[in-house]
Amino acid sequence: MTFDVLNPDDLLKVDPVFGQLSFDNHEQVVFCNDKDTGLKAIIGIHNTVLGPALGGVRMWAYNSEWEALNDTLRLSRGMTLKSAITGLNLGGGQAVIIGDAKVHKTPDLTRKFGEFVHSLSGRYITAEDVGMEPADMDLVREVTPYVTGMSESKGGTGNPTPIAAFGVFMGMKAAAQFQYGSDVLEDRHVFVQGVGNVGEALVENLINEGAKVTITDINKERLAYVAAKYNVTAYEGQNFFREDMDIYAPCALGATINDQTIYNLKAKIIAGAANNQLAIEGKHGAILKERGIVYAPDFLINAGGLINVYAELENYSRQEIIRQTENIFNTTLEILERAQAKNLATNQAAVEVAYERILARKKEVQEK
Ligand SMILES: NC(=O)c1ccc[n+]([C@@H]2O[C@H](COP(=O)([O-])OP(=O)(O)OC[C@H]3O[C@@H](n4cnc5c(N)ncnc54)[C@H](O)[C@@H]3O)[C@@H](O)[C@H]2O)c1
Repeated sequence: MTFDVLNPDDLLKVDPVFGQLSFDNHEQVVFCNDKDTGLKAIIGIHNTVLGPALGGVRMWAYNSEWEALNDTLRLSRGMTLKSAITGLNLGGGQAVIIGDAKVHKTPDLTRKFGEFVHSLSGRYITAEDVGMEPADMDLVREVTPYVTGMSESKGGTGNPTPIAAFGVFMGMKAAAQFQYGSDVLEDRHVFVQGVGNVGEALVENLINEGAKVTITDINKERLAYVAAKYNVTAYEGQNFFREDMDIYAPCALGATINDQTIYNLKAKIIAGAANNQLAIEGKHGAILKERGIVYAPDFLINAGGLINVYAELENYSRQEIIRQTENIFNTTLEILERAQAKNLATNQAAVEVAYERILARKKEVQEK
């Protein structure tokens, strides 16, 4: 215990939570700390109008608590939008655990996180995200029912990444239909950044379609492995934005479309799995529109993983999961056409549709 933490002069002179731009009307933010296991986690519950806030838990070695909080808030809001636009009866939430999963993740830490989830009585339902796996969700399930994405042997739908990748593929095809008048990706040059779980599965879909694929990853072993497995070109380094490509598929972390990259990008389509691809949504969405680059909104086309875990709550069949994920093609095309008709950036049109659904539900409840 320390006794000098209350000195008001030591507080930072900025509003740390409510004052953050990314706070965007969050309903609740929970800071979780456990000395024994070393757990430091943040749970963000953005909106529960459509249902309980479902969103993954990400374990990452953030450079600071600010970065971790900002990531929580942005991802949590993204989940609200994702559920709403996909037509699921779920709200939006997200958790992050601060630490390197390879070094700091232990069964006790994971279970302790589950106990914090349980303390929220179902307002937040967790799932796997970067740094976590179905086996971790099995541990969380030992202490709370408010978890999805467990292993198939534990009654879960297992690894959601093939479905997530299939949804991204559908969204990419819809963007091609809009940009080129054909959804066929044969001979299109697709540059995939990040060939982890989703990136690799996306590469497989693209190869099967006959696309020309280049991949990059900061993990050199992974890059070499995926390049050899699918016989695709490997690009080493981070300066690929000026490279010739038709489609850029960000499948690593967020904010890769930013002030440094946006004017260099040669692609005519951006469609990938990463969450929060635009560093500054309003600004960068508008620049992409001006530059004639079709941006398939991330939260719309990467919803396959969410559809997959939602099936655990609703007892959907595999067929229904695939049908709903395939429908990402139609929704994406509708959003791109709406954006064009209303002269909006595509991300703005998608946010508009998501909030229309939330507001309609709110009104319905208020009128009851
Ligand atoms: N897994 C899902 O079901 C799912 C669903 C929706 C969205 N997403 C999002 O998609 C993205 C990828 O998810 P995943 O499950 O494949 O994660 P992952 O950790 O398996 O893969 C991410 C890959 O990106 C690489 N990487 C990280 N930074 C990079 C950089 N700067 N340049 C190049 N490569 C980089 C990593 O080395 C890793 O191989 C994440 O943003 C995740 O939030 C995942």
